[in-house]
Amino acid sequence: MEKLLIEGGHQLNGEVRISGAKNSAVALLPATILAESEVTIEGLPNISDIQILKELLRDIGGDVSQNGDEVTIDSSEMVAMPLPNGRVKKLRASYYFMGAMLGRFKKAVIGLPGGCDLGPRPIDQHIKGFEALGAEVTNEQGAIYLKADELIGAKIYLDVPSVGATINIMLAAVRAKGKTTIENVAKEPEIIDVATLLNSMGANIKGAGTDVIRIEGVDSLKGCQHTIIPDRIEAGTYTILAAAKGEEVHIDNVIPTHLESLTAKLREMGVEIEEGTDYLVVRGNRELSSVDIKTLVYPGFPTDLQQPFTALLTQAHGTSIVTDTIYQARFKHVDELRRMNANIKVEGSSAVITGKSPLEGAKVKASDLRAGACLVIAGLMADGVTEVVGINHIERGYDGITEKLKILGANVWREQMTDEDIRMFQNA
Ligand SMILES: CC(=O)N[C@H]1[C@@H](OP(=O)(O)OP(=O)(O)OC[C@H]2O[C@@H](n3ccc(=O)[nH]c3=O)[C@H](O)[C@@H]2O)O[C@H](CO)[C@@H](O)[C@@H]1O
Ligand SMILES: C=C(OP(=O)(O)O)C(=O)O
Repeated sequence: MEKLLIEGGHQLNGEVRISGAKNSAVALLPATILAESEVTIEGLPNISDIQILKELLRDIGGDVSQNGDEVTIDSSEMVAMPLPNGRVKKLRASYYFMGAMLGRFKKAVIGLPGGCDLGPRPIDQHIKGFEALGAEVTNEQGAIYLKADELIGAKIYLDVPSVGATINIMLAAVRAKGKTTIENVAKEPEIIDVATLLNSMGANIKGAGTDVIRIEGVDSLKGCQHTIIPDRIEAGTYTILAAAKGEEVHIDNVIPTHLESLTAKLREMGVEIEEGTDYLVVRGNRELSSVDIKTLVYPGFPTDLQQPFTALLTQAHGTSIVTDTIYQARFKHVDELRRMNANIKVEGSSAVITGKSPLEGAKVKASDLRAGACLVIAGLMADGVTEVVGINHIERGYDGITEKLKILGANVWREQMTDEDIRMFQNA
């Protein structure tokens, strides 16, 4: 296993290209199960979540081929093979096999999903939706069993606007008989992207991106070609690190409206950001003012950028308060930032950051994907060398991060972990 080393203090300049969106890609791949023929998806990110999903599609008989960032899935020979723990546990999005397999085969057996450890991550709303469509759902020894004689359209109201539940119910409902209405749904851009793919496959989904999604079920779906949207969280991460250390950084392949909650906050802090049709230019590296943020469902400030943004706030003058209303325990990065001399304390579901604290390089552990991104940004701002262990988490969601940082002028490299690193990785 490797660790990532970052020598702080270097100014960043140049262009970075954003990859396809992880949280779209991880739903688009399972959605291809419904096509019963060939679907090609262009622009997939090269991240470990995608590698695992391709394996899972092969496990159920899919023919998956890759050409650069384009993947073609022929789902005609797929069968409703049980997918126990193992691969399924390695990521969150394996839960989309429930909705897609239920839609196509009217049955599925799938282990409980993994993903970032952010505190409790229930899937009760997914199950409520499947049951409303007529499925019988049981949980036996850590696996979810789903079956239905037929799926019948229903009216479903989500107690919380969950991204995963919205997409999962959509995946099953496109093959239900009659009309389904899902109310209080999540409005994230990735949901629109999945609805776009399903509609290209012949589904009839209206309202994705609003509070209410209406679906008219169809008898079959067909193959198509789809280009994925850019990853707004990867783009947001590079925007934050450009605000920290960038003289002039061009971030290409971006939909600027997807990032408005972030760019508005950065401007409040004193960062100069220019928006083009599909790019941002960030001029950072200046005195920053403190700000407060509260994570909310889209279009509010994304929880997935809370941890990277917290690293930047250590360099702002004054006190900032970061409140996570989506995952109230998403603060495992705070102890690691403190090892680097940050002045932060956690109070309930908030982190209180007092700046500006000069950061010092240290050996730190990425406990989850965005904690990893947070520590990379902190390392770029720190004096000396920061060693980040646990980069398997970072590889779940950041395509070619070492190479992209090097292109911008960062001094980053990988080394094999020592025995001491491995102990830290296992115990911390
Ligand atoms: C693969 C993927 O797309 N992951 C994203 C997805 O995760 P995920 O789909 O797991 O997140 P949800 O939108 O479902 O969760 C939002 C909130 O709803 C709660 N909840 C969710 C489902 C449920 O059945 N019951 C329930 O109570 C959760 O505990 C959380 O507090 O959205 C999160 C919130 O934007 C992001 O951080 C993740 O990056
Ligand atoms: C929490 C995240 O991912 P997942 O839901 O896949 O664990 C994330 O992308 O920040």
